Amino acid sequence: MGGNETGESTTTSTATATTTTREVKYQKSYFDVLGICCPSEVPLVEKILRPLEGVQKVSVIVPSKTVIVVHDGSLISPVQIVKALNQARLEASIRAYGGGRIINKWPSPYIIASGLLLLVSLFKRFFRPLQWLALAAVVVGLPPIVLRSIAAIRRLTLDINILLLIAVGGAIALRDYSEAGFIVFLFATAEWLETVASHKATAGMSSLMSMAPQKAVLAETGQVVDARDVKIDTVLAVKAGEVIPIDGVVVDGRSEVDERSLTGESFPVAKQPNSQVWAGTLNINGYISVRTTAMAENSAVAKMARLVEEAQNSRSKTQRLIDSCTKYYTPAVVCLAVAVALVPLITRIWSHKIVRNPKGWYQLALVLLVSACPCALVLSTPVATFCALLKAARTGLLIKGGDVLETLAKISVVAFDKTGTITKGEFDVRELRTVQSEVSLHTLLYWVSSIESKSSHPMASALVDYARSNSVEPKPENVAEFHIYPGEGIYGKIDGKDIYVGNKRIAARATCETVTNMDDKEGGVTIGYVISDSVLVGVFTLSDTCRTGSAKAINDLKSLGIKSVMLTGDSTAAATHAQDQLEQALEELHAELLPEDKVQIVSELKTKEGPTLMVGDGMNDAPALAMADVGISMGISGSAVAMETSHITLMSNDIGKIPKVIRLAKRTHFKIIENIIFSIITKVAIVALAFAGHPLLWAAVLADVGTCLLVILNSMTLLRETTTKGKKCCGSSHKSLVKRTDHAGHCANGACTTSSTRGQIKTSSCSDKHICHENEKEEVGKRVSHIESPNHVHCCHEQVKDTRNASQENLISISSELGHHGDDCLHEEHLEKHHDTCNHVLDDDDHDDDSWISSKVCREISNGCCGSERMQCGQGIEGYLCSQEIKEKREIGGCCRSCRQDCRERDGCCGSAIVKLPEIIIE
Ligand SMILES: Nc1ncnc2c1ncn2[C@@H]1O[C@H](COP(=O)(O)OP(=O)(O)OP(=O)(O)O)[C@@H](O)[C@H]1O
Ligand SMILES: [Zn+2]
Repeated sequence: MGGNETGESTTTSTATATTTTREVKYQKSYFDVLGICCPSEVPLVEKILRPLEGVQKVSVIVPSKTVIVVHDGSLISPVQIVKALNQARLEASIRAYGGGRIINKWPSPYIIASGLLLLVSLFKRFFRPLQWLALAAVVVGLPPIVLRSIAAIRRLTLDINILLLIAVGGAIALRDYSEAGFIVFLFATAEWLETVASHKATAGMSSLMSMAPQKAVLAETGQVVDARDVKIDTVLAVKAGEVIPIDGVVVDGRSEVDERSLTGESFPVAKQPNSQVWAGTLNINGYISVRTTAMAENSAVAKMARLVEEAQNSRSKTQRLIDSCTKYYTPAVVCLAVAVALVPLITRIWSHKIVRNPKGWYQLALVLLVSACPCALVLSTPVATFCALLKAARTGLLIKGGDVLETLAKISVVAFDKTGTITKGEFDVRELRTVQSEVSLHTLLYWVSSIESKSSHPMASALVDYARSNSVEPKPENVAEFHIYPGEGIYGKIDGKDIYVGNKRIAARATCETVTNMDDKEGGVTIGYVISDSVLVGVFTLSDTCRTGSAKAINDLKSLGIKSVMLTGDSTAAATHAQDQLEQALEELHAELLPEDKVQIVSELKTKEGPTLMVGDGMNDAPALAMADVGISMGISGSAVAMETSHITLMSNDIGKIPKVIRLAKRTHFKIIENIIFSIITKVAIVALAFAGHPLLWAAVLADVGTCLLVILNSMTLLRETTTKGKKCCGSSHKSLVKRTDHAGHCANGACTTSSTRGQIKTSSCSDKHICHENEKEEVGKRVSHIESPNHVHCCHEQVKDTRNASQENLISISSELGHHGDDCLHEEHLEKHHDTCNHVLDDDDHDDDSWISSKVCREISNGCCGSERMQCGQGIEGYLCSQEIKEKREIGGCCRSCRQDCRERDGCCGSAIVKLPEIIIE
């Protein structure tokens, strides 16, 4: 292939991610290696790097042309690794942290020259000597191939470059100059196209990585520093419109943050002091100062990007099968080619006859030789998997490997945990009373809240809040002993008293006699008991509501032929209550389970029903998650243990994504099969054609590299497709403008003219306000009218996706900061006129945003606490247009705002009653 030397321009020695602590000096460096075009280069890379001193581990990810090296930084620097790779002409460069890769938009001059020469040589019919130009085309295009072949030969590996070189040599020996020229040109072009395509596929990856800006502003001094140099516990300033550079906790200020990059959900989440914020998320409208809780390279978003890439290392079953087959395929075909080439010679020696068409045999041998490269087949699985993992990551699902995806496609039953999964896990204390006259309510609240503040169970925070609202301040420091009884409750020693808080089971444990069963008195509530020194002193009741998307998710699973069951540690009454809210969507309920019971049931489901998926959030669910064929843990807010043991992490708490990811897995499975069939058929066809007397060398090369290309392109369709049909009903135009500007004020002053006019905004308007309801999305999808928008709207809304340019510093200006909202904002206007119009903005050239645009408003309208209120007050969906307007609209409408304030305590708010504020740092 032609040189893509520009890839080397990002060379800086600091561009590595140090993953280990000081004592262990191993670091992990990422390299873009453009020279990896075919899996046959993997052993080459390994052979080059493994022997180097200080290199501990090498992993090669073919689809993204990435090499990850774990090495001892003091023994070998990333620059030295790049040098070693480049000696073999692998066109390596260090990937800058957060930086996107630079790629040639145009083929190299060699390819163009080679193509032109070849074209002219086609006129040889009119002027004989022109045939030599084909030879010139070979000479021009061959050098990179020769150099890589030499590198491969030196390391005793047989790769496509060598095979191709032999084929070219053979063609020239047979005086097929045009053929030789064609092979070289085709090969170089296809490889270049492949690079471009795979770059497109990985662009999403680098956009994940580059979501977090590389600069951070110190709150104290206002000094701008490199994000990589920021230590843990540094306080940073994040202004409105800026992307948060590093994970941390808000210490001052209030704001709304768009966490789309992490959760795939783009509605604003309210942040106040003590809220966790994540690198790569966008501070929409307030000034906050953030105390960092991680190093930049260990931020959740960086981990996420790495996880997706490293997921590639865990090969799926199909991939292992293919790899082991191809191990024999290449040598076998090469041997066959040699045998065929020897046929004329052998017949002459043995039977003293001259074969009639020796050239035919040689050509056949060459075709076989070229066909010996199994690259398309080898790529068929990893590329599709890669695209699927990336797609999933963008929608807020972290999948830990291709294997998981493969199993996911076969799932036949889904087991849901109840609290925090099907339900919100946000309990309301209905009642809390004492049952002993000698214990006052105040004392009871003091005991319960002090002990509960040591627990992370969702009920705990509700009880603590309840105590506070009754002006009782918990004193966890007075709790001398503390113990958790999984599935039962908790125990603590406070002021010399043994206090147990929990369900019937813990009551039995504490009093040695069963408490009166009160479960049926009130429907659907969870009853809790407080026992002090073996005496029942208090009773409380808690209620929880189902997540808004739960019923739909379960019904979607049903339509996929998947059974849903509930496994809960909570009471039967609470379980049935949830089932009622879901309108009996679940097929089985299992209540009052201990963690080990959940494991037991999951294993039974596995044998009875087939591949089982378990969804859970709590620490108690971890064993069951591990037991299931696929375990999904809920949210960044879920327990860290659950996240660790699960195969998939749902970054947001939207379980509606579960049927979607299963669909994605099924589609991926289908794509892989397509890819495999396609690559086998083309190879077989070419070889069969050759045996049938038409040995077309150029076709063989085309079949090789061309199929690789098609396999990549076919897999990439996974990135484009939205997860549900008709999803693009309505979205908001609240989009940010990522620009590479040196002054933030630039845009804020309305001088936002530099943004590109790429892409047009299509507005789909639906006249009926109810049309946006989830169920009617499809219908809306059909009513899309395209309106060309004026340029300034781009200024408002278009996100410039050119991440390459945004590498220095990601400055994000919000449309509302432009100072001319109402008038210049097409959508705004649009909505003023039609109160209940669905507004929809689509980029025509980008993939990134399909899903997030659509989800927001639809969700709000149909689900969120705000949504309904808003509809009632006739506000439609306008609240989410330009971010500044959100506030204004709320001021006017009132309903939203108050609603938001209601939710503020526990919730991201409003639209997102669904998104809980993350509480646990992924570590
Ligand atoms: N910290 C606690 N305070 C009070 N009660 C508790 C506490 N922890 C557990 N319990 C009691 O134990 C029961 C079982 O808890 P467990 O954590 O196993 O399940 P869960 O979270 O309620 O439900 P699910 O299994 O659906 O997540 C709870 O329903 C509750 O009654
Ligand atoms: Zn190949």
